[in-house]
Amino acid sequence: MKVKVDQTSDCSDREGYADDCSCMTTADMAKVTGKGIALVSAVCVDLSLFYAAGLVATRSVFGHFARLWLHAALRCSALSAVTLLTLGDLNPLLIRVIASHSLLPAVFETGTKALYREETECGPSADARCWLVCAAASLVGALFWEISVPDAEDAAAGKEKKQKARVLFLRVLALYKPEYLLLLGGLLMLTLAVLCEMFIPFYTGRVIDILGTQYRPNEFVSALLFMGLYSLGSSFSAGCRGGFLMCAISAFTCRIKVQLFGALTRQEIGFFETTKTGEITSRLSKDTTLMRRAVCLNVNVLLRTFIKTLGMISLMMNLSWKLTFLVLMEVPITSLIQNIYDTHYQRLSLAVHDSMALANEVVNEVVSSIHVLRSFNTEKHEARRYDDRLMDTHILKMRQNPVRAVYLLARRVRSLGMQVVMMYYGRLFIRSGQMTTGNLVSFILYQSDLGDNIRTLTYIFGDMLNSVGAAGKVFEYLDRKAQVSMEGKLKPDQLTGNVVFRNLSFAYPTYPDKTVLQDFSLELKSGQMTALVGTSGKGKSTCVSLLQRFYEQQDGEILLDNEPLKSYDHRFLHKKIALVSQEPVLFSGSIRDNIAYGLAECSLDEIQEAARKANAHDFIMKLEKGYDAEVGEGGGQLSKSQRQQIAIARALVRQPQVLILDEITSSLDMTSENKIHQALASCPNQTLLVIAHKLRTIQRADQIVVIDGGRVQERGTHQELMELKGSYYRLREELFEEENPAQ
Ligand SMILES: Nc1ncnc2c1ncn2[C@@H]1O[C@H](COP(=O)(O)OP(=O)(O)OP(=O)(O)O)[C@@H](O)[C@H]1O
Repeated sequence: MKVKVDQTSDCSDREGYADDCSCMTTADMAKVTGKGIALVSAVCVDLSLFYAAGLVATRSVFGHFARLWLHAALRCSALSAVTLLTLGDLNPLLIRVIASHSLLPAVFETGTKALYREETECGPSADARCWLVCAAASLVGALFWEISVPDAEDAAAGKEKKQKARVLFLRVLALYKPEYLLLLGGLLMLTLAVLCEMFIPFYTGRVIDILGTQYRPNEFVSALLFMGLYSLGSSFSAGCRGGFLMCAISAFTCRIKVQLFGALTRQEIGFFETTKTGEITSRLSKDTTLMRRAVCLNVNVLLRTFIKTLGMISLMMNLSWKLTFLVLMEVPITSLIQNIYDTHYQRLSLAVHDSMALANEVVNEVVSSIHVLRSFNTEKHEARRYDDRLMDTHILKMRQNPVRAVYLLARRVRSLGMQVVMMYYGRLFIRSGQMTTGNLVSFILYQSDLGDNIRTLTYIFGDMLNSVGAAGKVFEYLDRKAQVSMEGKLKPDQLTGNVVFRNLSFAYPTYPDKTVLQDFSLELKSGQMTALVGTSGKGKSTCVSLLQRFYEQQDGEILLDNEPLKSYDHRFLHKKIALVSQEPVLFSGSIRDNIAYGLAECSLDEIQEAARKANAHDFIMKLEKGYDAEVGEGGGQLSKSQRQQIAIARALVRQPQVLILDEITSSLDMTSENKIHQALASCPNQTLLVIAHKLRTIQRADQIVVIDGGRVQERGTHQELMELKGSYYRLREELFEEENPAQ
């Protein structure tokens, strides 16, 4: 003991040295020895109890089954106690092995006696072969469980995961509520189809038997009739099942996509800046598709296969129970092969999918920026880039082939081996009169289906976990609460449009450590025009974004008519505060749709009046279809200044109390700009916030605010700031695009 303690301390003292290896080996050795002792003691105790069961004394004291089950319980407790004493704890794997190993003889004996009134070797006269078979079966069973249910290793985490999968599955099921009737219809039809399908091989065997013996026309016709009826019933029910379930799936997908889309559009702008577009679209397309499979397709296939498998096994048992047990011995092998293959193949398929998405991304990028491509003459470079991406996909696909080849080989060997064994025993049973040729034919037909069913069950189990995982991702977005709340309720009848920024501090969510606005205070008086000026990157557009509630400030508040901005109703607020941004975005549709965007009731007169104010009416009327003319994707059929004018009309039609113009004049000619300013001047009570680089625009402002270092540096009229000879005066040359000869 002393030596051990010394070694441990020595080991920690010499951390990082080569001698550590010898310390590890000693610890490992101790572990292995402990496990060896545990195994030997368990085997000794178990074998003694196993043989003790065969003693006449115990048999005479208890009844047959009571003795069997008492013995099983005794073995189970003794093995658990020995393991606890030698290893210190019982993990789930050991519990499974001990329980199945101890209970198997009793279960097997009771089952055989109950069903076939026969006794087995595992019964009263227990022998070593039975012990070995039970030990091997429980070990194979435990191994199968470990591989097909991978959570078992980490019991706590595994439980949590399974719990989550179960909760997610139930949530998906609850979302299917409006389609419950369709689902019920589908499940009924599914059961009918499976039941009918199961009897077809049975009647095939009967027909062969009738043909092989003395021909009895009545029996032959009735067998054929039943075969036809069952085939017809199965096809009809399968068709109805497909119809019902597809309807349910289609309705569910539509609903869930709309819900998810709604949830996404309610998220704050920061969310879209931190989440990749590909991820969002993948949630909408791939994950919702996978999610719908969780209930409808997977449960459909799972139930169908499960019912079919159970039915087949019972029919096979009727034909020959011995041959059935023989066939069932291959179940764990089939499942293992399928599980290993599915895991590998799915991983490779995902990689292929991702690499194809990357290749498509190149195409998207090139198509959307074809002008840049042409002007920089990078056609060949982009073609090479696309070729490289396709090559990656090709290499991954090539790696899929050997995996599939090995899998097919293993499957073939297993199935041929089983067929040979089955034929051999089938012949023996026919010779000994235990089954007929027709029975064997039916049996072979069932057996080939059974293998397929086991593979399907294994695959579907994994696929179901996948689809539930996808549902988890969808729910993550559905449950996400936007960090910029839209729950305000305030909708006053009168609004003066007085805006106050009070001690604001703000950093963008993507760069939380970089403060853009620091203790920023400013008042935008109702009916006045305020111009924000400052060199590039000083925070002018950030003020606008905060006023639009694109982001939530970390400190301070923004007040509109003395009420915090967030307490206003979302719809109301965005009707009262309108923004025309530097790069106007139009949606494909008519000019009329674009101007009335987001307004449910908006007459053509209102639209035309707004267009007149924005100086857009004349050019619109010159278009062939006038206000019904299409603007094209992103407004591509209009010039930049026309797009800008439509965007201004879109803001003005709302008759906003606060209007924000973010560098709109950069793409407007002087006449348009003058007309727009005249129009804006005709709304004397409107609060106007302007960001501009043109001196003549800024000069018009009632208040010019110079922003620097995230704070207001100077504030006043053009005249006042020029006389002050401060930042505004110094930055004049740098900031403004036109010299004013008067200054
Ligand atoms: N979405 C964003 N995420 C992270 N940082 C941003 C984001 N938008 C702007 N910034 C940063 O915030 C700072 C202020 O940017 P802002 O666009 O408000 O400046 P600006 O004064 O309007 O500049 P410009 O006159 O060039 O439009 C800059 O340093 C910029 O890099």
